[in-house]
Amino acid sequence: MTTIIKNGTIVTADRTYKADVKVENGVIAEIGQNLSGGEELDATGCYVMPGGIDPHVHLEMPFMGTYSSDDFESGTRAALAGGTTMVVDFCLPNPEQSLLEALQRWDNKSTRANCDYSFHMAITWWGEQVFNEMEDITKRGINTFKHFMAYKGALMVNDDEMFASFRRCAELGALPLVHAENGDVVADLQAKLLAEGNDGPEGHAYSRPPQVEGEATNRAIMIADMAGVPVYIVHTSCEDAHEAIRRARMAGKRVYGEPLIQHLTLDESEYFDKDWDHAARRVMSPPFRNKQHQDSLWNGLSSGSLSVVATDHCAFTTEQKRNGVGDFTQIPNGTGGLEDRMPMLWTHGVNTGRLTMNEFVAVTSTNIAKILNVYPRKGAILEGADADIVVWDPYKEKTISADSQQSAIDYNVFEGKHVKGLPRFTLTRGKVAVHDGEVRTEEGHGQFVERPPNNPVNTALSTWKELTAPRKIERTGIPASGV
Ligand SMILES: NC(=O)NCCC(=O)O
Ligand SMILES: [Zn+2]
Ligand SMILES: [Zn+2]
Repeated sequence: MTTIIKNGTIVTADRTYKADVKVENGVIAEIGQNLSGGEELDATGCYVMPGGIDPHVHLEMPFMGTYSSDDFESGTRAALAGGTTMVVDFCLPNPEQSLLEALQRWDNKSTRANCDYSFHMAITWWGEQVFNEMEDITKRGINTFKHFMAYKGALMVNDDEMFASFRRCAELGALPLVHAENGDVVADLQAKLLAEGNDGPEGHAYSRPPQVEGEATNRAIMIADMAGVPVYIVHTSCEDAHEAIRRARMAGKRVYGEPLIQHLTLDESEYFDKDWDHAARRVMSPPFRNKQHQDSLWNGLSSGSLSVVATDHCAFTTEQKRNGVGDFTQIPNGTGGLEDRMPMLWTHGVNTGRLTMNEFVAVTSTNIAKILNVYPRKGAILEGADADIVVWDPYKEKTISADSQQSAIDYNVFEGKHVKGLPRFTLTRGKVAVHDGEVRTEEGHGQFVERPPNNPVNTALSTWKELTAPRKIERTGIPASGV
């Protein structure tokens, strides 16, 4: 099956130029002028870009006594509708559960995916078995391990466990990911707020001020530095965390920060809405912040101190959110965003001049492909790369509405937002999944993407750490012991 994308302008992380793209057997076969010989997709007036990669989603996630409502079918359908062609979900072992056994469950769930996907493995407990199985997991093509510094009594790990796991990551050439919030402080603040009768959704935001994130981000970075491993901080939401990342990068540490489209475009006033449902639907961790924090995140993207824009798509229905009526700590944490990430970032980033088109491609696709060690198979418009492509129409507009979304939930946190810039076509390994705005996904088309360890950044850091490691001083003429 041959497809030619005709008359478009190719936009990659580092170049913008006019050319046609020939797709054969799921990969980019040729890039050139006046290509012909297959089904043609008209890209006149459009930008031909690498499909988005969302490295942070939770599909059918078991969490807070329920499951997030988008599964691998609806979640990846939403992704493709918005121009995202690969997602990375988090495999979460139960306490004491084998990592391999947990992975089997995630393998079963993901067979319905419409686009390619991969997994991060969460380290939810620590012991010899976990230490050993981390190697098996990397052999299965998973080179990232997630650590939660929050969710005390559930997913949270302590500093000693995190340090041990980070050191294991360093040995295996893997990358630790961190949810950086001080879980002990959050738990105390939650209890205090509830005791004072502050039980509404705004209590969620009050219990997770920027300081809990700034402190934990700095701690994770320093622990990673001592373990000799790069570190990736998920859902960076505030200046306090960004500042820690920026400072570390300036000091030569290998640290990545990942803001979410929600934190870039929605603010804390959502929690002060008089409508309980409105506020609760927006409960996620970390919570939305004020405009100063938003500016900091945008500046981080344009200056390069923040690397990736994700969604942390973890969608709960209104009914599920109502588990927390009378106690905000029981509101399932999470919001959706998979379908809206690319159009919202284009509208608020490229159309406003905060980002160039090339920066847009970098932060939605290419940077994370490199970090995950799948570049240039993913994240590139190059001959030989997978044909995960979005043909982006910068003039196509819509108003976001739950009524027309792919996600399974009954609302959208971006409801009523107007976006300009949408996919005309989305291709997932050559298959046209969005055709002139019409969704034509194929359940089960998605494949697991293996990600080898030993990213060049890991190797460089290990080399440097070995070169600069403390060494015993060999001495002659050591004086006799005083005893
Ligand atoms: N972010 C959030 O509130 N829910 C999903 C789980 C997580 O990433 O912390
Ligand atoms: Zn998190
Ligand atoms: Zn998450």
